[in-house]
Amino acid sequence: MLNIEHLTKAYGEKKAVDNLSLHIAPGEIYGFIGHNGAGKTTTLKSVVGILQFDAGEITIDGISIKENPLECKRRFAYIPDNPDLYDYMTGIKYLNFIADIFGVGANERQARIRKYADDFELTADLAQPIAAYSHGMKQKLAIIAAWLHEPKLILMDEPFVGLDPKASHLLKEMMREVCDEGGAIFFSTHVLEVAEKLCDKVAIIKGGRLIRSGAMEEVKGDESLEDVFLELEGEVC
Ligand SMILES: Nc1ncnc2c1ncn2[C@@H]1O[C@H](COP(=O)(O)OP(=O)(O)OP(=O)(O)O)[C@@H](O)[C@H]1O
Repeated sequence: MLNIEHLTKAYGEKKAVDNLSLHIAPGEIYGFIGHNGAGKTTTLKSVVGILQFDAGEITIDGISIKENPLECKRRFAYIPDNPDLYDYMTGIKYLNFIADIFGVGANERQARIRKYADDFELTADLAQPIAAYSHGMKQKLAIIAAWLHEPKLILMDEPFVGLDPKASHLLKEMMREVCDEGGAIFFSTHVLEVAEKLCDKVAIIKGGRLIRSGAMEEVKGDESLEDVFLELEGEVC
Protein backbone atom coordinates (compact mmCIF):
# COMPACT_ATOMS: atom_id res chain seq x y z
CA MET A 1 0.00 0.00 0.00
CA LEU A 2 2.80 2.41 0.96
CA ASN A 3 6.20 1.99 -0.64
CA ILE A 4 9.10 4.19 0.36
CA GLU A 5 12.14 3.56 -1.81
CA HIS A 6 15.56 5.04 -1.08
CA LEU A 7 14.14 8.20 0.48
CA THR A 8 16.77 10.87 1.07
CA LYS A 9 16.05 14.32 2.45
CA ALA A 10 18.59 16.91 3.59
CA TYR A 11 18.17 20.28 5.26
CA GLY A 12 21.08 22.23 3.83
CA GLU A 13 24.16 20.07 4.35
CA LYS A 14 22.51 17.83 6.92
CA LYS A 15 20.92 14.58 5.77
CA ALA A 16 17.84 14.10 7.95
CA VAL A 17 16.79 10.89 6.14
CA ASP A 18 19.33 8.81 4.30
CA ASN A 19 18.38 6.16 1.72
CA LEU A 20 15.40 4.84 3.69
CA SER A 21 13.24 2.09 2.18
CA LEU A 22 10.11 0.73 3.83
CA HIS A 23 7.06 -1.19 2.60
CA ILE A 24 3.74 -1.15 4.41
CA ALA A 25 1.13 -3.68 3.35
CA PRO A 26 -2.66 -3.71 3.83
CA GLY A 27 -3.62 -4.97 7.27
CA GLU A 28 -0.44 -3.78 8.97
CA ILE A 29 0.00 -1.47 11.92
CA TYR A 30 3.57 -0.31 11.39
CA GLY A 31 5.37 1.50 14.22
CA PHE A 32 8.20 3.93 13.57
CA ILE A 33 10.60 4.53 16.43
CA GLY A 34 13.82 6.44 16.91
CA HIS A 35 15.54 8.98 19.12
CA ASN A 36 14.73 12.72 19.03
CA GLY A 37 15.93 14.09 15.70
CA ALA A 38 16.27 10.62 14.13
CA GLY A 39 14.21 11.58 11.07
CA LYS A 40 10.70 10.25 11.81
CA THR A 41 8.80 13.49 11.20
CA THR A 42 10.86 14.24 8.10
CA THR A 43 9.98 10.80 6.71
CA LEU A 44 6.27 11.21 7.50
CA LYS A 45 6.14 14.73 6.03
CA SER A 46 7.85 13.47 2.88
CA VAL A 47 5.34 10.64 2.55
CA VAL A 48 2.35 12.99 2.80
CA GLY A 49 3.72 15.54 0.35
CA ILE A 50 4.44 18.35 2.82
CA LEU A 51 8.19 18.15 2.25
CA GLN A 52 9.95 17.90 -1.08
CA PHE A 53 12.61 15.21 -0.89
CA ASP A 54 15.96 15.04 -2.64
CA ALA A 55 16.02 11.46 -3.85
CA GLY A 56 13.95 8.30 -3.85
CA GLU A 57 10.34 7.51 -4.62
CA ILE A 58 7.21 7.26 -2.51
CA THR A 59 4.07 5.58 -3.82
CA ILE A 60 0.68 4.94 -2.30
CA ASP A 61 -1.27 2.19 -4.06
CA GLY A 62 1.31 2.54 -6.81
CA ILE A 63 0.66 6.29 -7.22
CA SER A 64 3.60 8.65 -6.82
CA ILE A 65 3.22 11.38 -4.19
CA LYS A 66 5.50 13.58 -6.28
CA GLU A 67 3.64 13.12 -9.54
CA ASN A 68 0.07 12.78 -8.36
CA PRO A 69 -0.26 14.21 -4.85
CA LEU A 70 -4.03 14.75 -5.03
CA GLU A 71 -4.78 11.12 -5.90
CA CYS A 72 -2.55 10.04 -3.02
CA LYS A 73 -4.20 12.45 -0.61
CA ARG A 74 -7.62 10.99 -1.35
CA ARG A 75 -6.35 7.68 -0.01
CA PHE A 76 -4.67 8.70 3.21
CA ALA A 77 -5.07 10.83 6.30
CA TYR A 78 -2.23 12.42 8.23
CA ILE A 79 -2.18 13.55 11.84
CA PRO A 80 0.88 15.73 12.58
CA ASP A 81 2.68 15.76 15.91
CA ASN A 82 1.10 19.05 16.89
CA PRO A 83 -2.67 19.44 16.40
CA ASP A 84 -2.52 23.04 15.19
CA LEU A 85 -6.04 23.30 13.82
CA TYR A 86 -7.97 26.44 12.87
CA ASP A 87 -8.48 28.09 16.25
CA TYR A 88 -11.23 30.41 15.10
CA MET A 89 -13.46 27.55 13.87
CA THR A 90 -15.75 25.58 16.12
CA GLY A 91 -15.09 21.84 16.30
CA ILE A 92 -18.16 21.00 14.23
CA LYS A 93 -17.28 23.60 11.59
CA TYR A 94 -13.80 22.14 11.29
CA LEU A 95 -15.14 18.60 10.87
CA ASN A 96 -17.60 19.76 8.20
CA PHE A 97 -14.81 21.66 6.46
CA ILE A 98 -12.68 18.50 6.31
CA ALA A 99 -15.69 16.43 5.19
CA ASP A 100 -16.31 18.96 2.40
CA ILE A 101 -12.70 18.75 1.23
CA PHE A 102 -12.90 14.98 0.98
CA GLY A 103 -16.43 14.97 -0.48
CA VAL A 104 -17.99 12.98 2.35
CA GLY A 105 -21.79 12.87 1.85
CA ALA A 106 -24.19 14.48 4.35
CA ASN A 107 -25.53 11.24 5.82
CA GLU A 108 -22.15 9.55 6.17
CA ARG A 109 -20.53 12.58 7.74
CA GLN A 110 -23.33 13.04 10.24
CA ALA A 111 -23.22 9.39 11.28
CA ARG A 112 -19.42 9.31 11.56
CA ILE A 113 -19.17 12.62 13.43
CA ARG A 114 -21.86 11.50 15.86
CA LYS A 115 -20.22 8.13 16.46
CA TYR A 116 -16.62 9.30 16.89
CA ALA A 117 -17.49 12.45 18.86
CA ASP A 118 -19.62 10.36 21.22
CA ASP A 119 -16.89 7.73 21.53
CA PHE A 120 -14.29 10.42 22.37
CA GLU A 121 -16.77 12.26 24.63
CA LEU A 122 -16.35 15.40 22.54
CA THR A 123 -19.94 15.92 21.38
CA ALA A 124 -20.76 18.59 23.97
CA ASP A 125 -17.67 20.59 22.96
CA LEU A 126 -18.18 20.58 19.19
CA ALA A 127 -19.96 23.96 19.31
CA GLN A 128 -16.97 25.55 21.07
CA PRO A 129 -14.20 27.34 19.15
CA ILE A 130 -11.08 25.19 18.82
CA ALA A 131 -9.15 27.94 20.62
CA ALA A 132 -10.96 26.84 23.79
CA TYR A 133 -9.86 23.19 23.43
CA SER A 134 -7.16 21.55 25.50
CA HIS A 135 -4.28 19.79 23.70
CA GLY A 136 -5.98 16.42 24.17
CA MET A 137 -9.30 17.73 22.85
CA LYS A 138 -7.56 19.10 19.75
CA GLN A 139 -5.89 15.73 19.27
CA LYS A 140 -9.27 13.97 19.51
CA LEU A 141 -10.71 16.37 16.93
CA ALA A 142 -7.76 15.75 14.62
CA ILE A 143 -8.31 11.99 14.94
CA ILE A 144 -12.03 12.28 14.16
CA ALA A 145 -11.21 14.48 11.16
CA ALA A 146 -8.67 11.93 9.93
CA TRP A 147 -11.16 9.08 10.12
CA LEU A 148 -14.00 11.01 8.41
CA HIS A 149 -13.30 10.01 4.82
CA GLU A 150 -12.48 6.39 5.73
CA PRO A 151 -8.89 6.53 4.44
CA LYS A 152 -7.13 3.29 3.52
CA LEU A 153 -3.85 4.54 4.92
CA ILE A 154 -3.43 6.59 8.10
CA LEU A 155 -0.13 8.26 8.97
CA MET A 156 0.31 9.66 12.45
CA ASP A 157 3.14 11.43 14.24
CA GLU A 158 3.08 10.68 17.97
CA PRO A 159 -0.71 10.25 18.04
CA PHE A 160 -0.99 9.23 21.70
CA VAL A 161 0.60 12.38 23.14
CA GLY A 162 -1.95 14.27 25.23
CA LEU A 163 -4.69 11.63 25.05
CA ASP A 164 -6.21 10.38 28.28
CA PRO A 165 -6.14 6.59 28.87
CA LYS A 166 -9.69 6.05 27.61
CA ALA A 167 -9.04 7.97 24.40
CA SER A 168 -5.72 6.12 23.90
CA HIS A 169 -7.53 2.81 24.27
CA LEU A 170 -10.18 3.91 21.79
CA LEU A 171 -7.58 5.06 19.27
CA LYS A 172 -5.83 1.68 19.47
CA GLU A 173 -9.15 -0.06 18.77
CA MET A 174 -9.83 2.28 15.84
CA MET A 175 -6.37 1.59 14.42
CA ARG A 176 -6.93 -2.16 14.59
CA GLU A 177 -10.35 -1.80 12.95
CA VAL A 178 -8.84 0.09 10.00
CA CYS A 179 -6.33 -2.71 9.50
CA ASP A 180 -8.92 -5.48 9.94
CA GLU A 181 -10.80 -3.87 7.06
CA GLY A 182 -7.76 -3.97 4.80
CA GLY A 183 -6.27 -0.55 5.58
CA ALA A 184 -2.84 0.22 7.00
CA ILE A 185 -1.38 2.46 9.68
CA PHE A 186 2.11 3.97 9.88
CA PHE A 187 2.82 5.94 13.04
CA SER A 188 5.72 7.24 15.06
CA THR A 189 5.92 6.88 18.80
CA HIS A 190 8.31 7.13 21.71
CA VAL A 191 6.08 4.90 23.82
CA LEU A 192 7.75 1.57 23.20
CA GLU A 193 5.32 -0.43 25.35
CA VAL A 194 2.46 0.75 23.13
CA ALA A 195 4.42 -0.04 19.97
CA GLU A 196 5.32 -3.50 21.25
CA LYS A 197 1.73 -4.42 22.08
CA LEU A 198 0.01 -2.77 19.15
CA CYS A 199 2.24 -3.05 16.10
CA ASP A 200 2.50 -5.92 13.65
CA LYS A 201 5.73 -4.49 12.34
CA VAL A 202 8.27 -1.96 13.50
CA ALA A 203 11.00 0.16 11.93
CA ILE A 204 13.84 1.69 13.91
CA ILE A 205 15.54 4.79 12.54
CA LYS A 206 18.77 6.25 13.83
CA GLY A 207 20.54 9.30 12.48
CA GLY A 208 18.33 9.24 9.38
CA ARG A 209 19.11 5.60 8.56
CA LEU A 210 16.86 2.62 8.97
CA ILE A 211 18.72 0.27 11.26
CA ARG A 212 16.12 -2.46 11.82
CA SER A 213 12.67 -3.27 10.41
CA GLY A 214 10.31 -6.20 10.17
CA ALA A 215 7.74 -8.20 12.09
CA MET A 216 7.63 -7.18 15.76
CA GLU A 217 8.34 -10.72 16.95
CA GLU A 218 11.40 -10.99 14.70
CA VAL A 219 12.79 -7.58 15.60
CA LYS A 220 12.51 -8.04 19.34
CA GLY A 221 13.04 -11.80 19.62
CA ASP A 222 12.91 -12.84 23.28
CA GLU A 223 13.71 -9.35 24.54
CA SER A 224 11.48 -6.35 25.09
CA LEU A 225 11.33 -3.75 22.33
CA GLU A 226 12.82 -1.28 24.78
CA ASP A 227 15.87 -3.50 25.36
CA VAL A 228 16.40 -4.01 21.63
CA PHE A 229 15.98 -0.28 20.97
CA LEU A 230 18.42 0.73 23.68
CA GLU A 231 20.99 -1.84 22.48
CA LEU A 232 20.75 -0.53 18.92
CA GLU A 233 20.93 3.06 20.15
CA GLY A 234 24.14 2.22 21.94
CA GLU A 235 25.78 0.80 18.82
CA VAL A 236 27.88 3.03 16.61
CA CYS A 237 26.26 3.70 13.18
N1 LIG B 1 13.07 22.58 9.10
C1 LIG B 1 14.26 22.07 9.43
N2 LIG B 1 15.40 22.73 9.15
C2 LIG B 1 16.61 22.22 9.46
N3 LIG B 1 16.79 21.02 10.07
C3 LIG B 1 15.68 20.33 10.39
C4 LIG B 1 14.37 20.82 10.09
N4 LIG B 1 13.47 19.91 10.53
C5 LIG B 1 14.18 18.90 11.07
N5 LIG B 1 15.50 19.15 10.99
C6 LIG B 1 16.59 18.27 11.44
O1 LIG B 1 16.42 17.01 10.80
C7 LIG B 1 16.69 15.95 11.70
C8 LIG B 1 15.49 15.04 11.79
O2 LIG B 1 14.43 15.75 12.42
P1 LIG B 1 12.97 15.12 12.58
O3 LIG B 1 12.05 16.20 13.06
O4 LIG B 1 12.61 14.41 11.34
O5 LIG B 1 13.23 14.05 13.75
P2 LIG B 1 12.22 13.16 14.63
O6 LIG B 1 12.72 11.77 14.59
O7 LIG B 1 10.82 13.39 14.19
O8 LIG B 1 12.45 13.77 16.08
P3 LIG B 1 11.49 13.88 17.38
O9 LIG B 1 11.37 12.51 17.95
O10 LIG B 1 12.24 14.80 18.28
O11 LIG B 1 10.18 14.46 16.92
C9 LIG B 1 17.10 16.61 13.02
O12 LIG B 1 18.51 16.67 13.07
C10 LIG B 1 16.52 18.00 12.94
O13 LIG B 1 17.33 18.92 13.64
